[in-house]
Amino acid sequence: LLPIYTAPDPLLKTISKPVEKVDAEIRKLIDDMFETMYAAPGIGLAAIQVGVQKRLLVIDVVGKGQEGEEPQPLALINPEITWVSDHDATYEEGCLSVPEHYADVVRPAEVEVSYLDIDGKQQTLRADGLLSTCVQHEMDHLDGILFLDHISALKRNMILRKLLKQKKLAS
Ligand SMILES: O=C(O)C[C@@H](Cc1ccccc1)[C@H](O)SCc1ccccc1
Ligand SMILES: [Zn+2]
Repeated sequence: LLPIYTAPDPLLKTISKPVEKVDAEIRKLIDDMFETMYAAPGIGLAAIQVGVQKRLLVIDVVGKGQEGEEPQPLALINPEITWVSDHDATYEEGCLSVPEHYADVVRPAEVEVSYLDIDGKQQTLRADGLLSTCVQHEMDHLDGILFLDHISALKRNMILRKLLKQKKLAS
């Protein structure tokens, strides 16, 4: 399992760099990220959250252990949003890098994303519902943006102060 960095941490605010080549090393990282995400548990994980400044993320909004449903693992490399819907959707988001805090975030309800898949092939994905929210949440991570950056400064600072205190107590 890979270590998940938590806020406040300057690393989480950095802009990740495009993946040059989808090689064995990238595929190993993606496997490790899926393992780490399922263990958390989570429905998404961006490489920066495990300290790797590369533009790649893994998602599985179905997840494991759901009775009947098959997991739907998705790895997006160098993803770019190519279209957003006119209407918005609100979701109470969490984040593995902002443990135990949740807040309502408004985002476009549907998005179209162009990306490279695990075989290095260009793909296009149209997402709505939780998948749309999750894709946008993970892609924010690639630009150093946390869901906290979409809520009021008052609430964001309260949460960051609390997380910083917990880090100090833990160290
Ligand atoms: O990026 C992360 O840290 C994983 C996020 C993914 C997420 C994206 C959008 C909305 C909610 C979550 C979560 O921590 S994964 C844990 C989780 C699972 C289901 C619903 C809410 C939170
Ligand atoms: Zn997150």
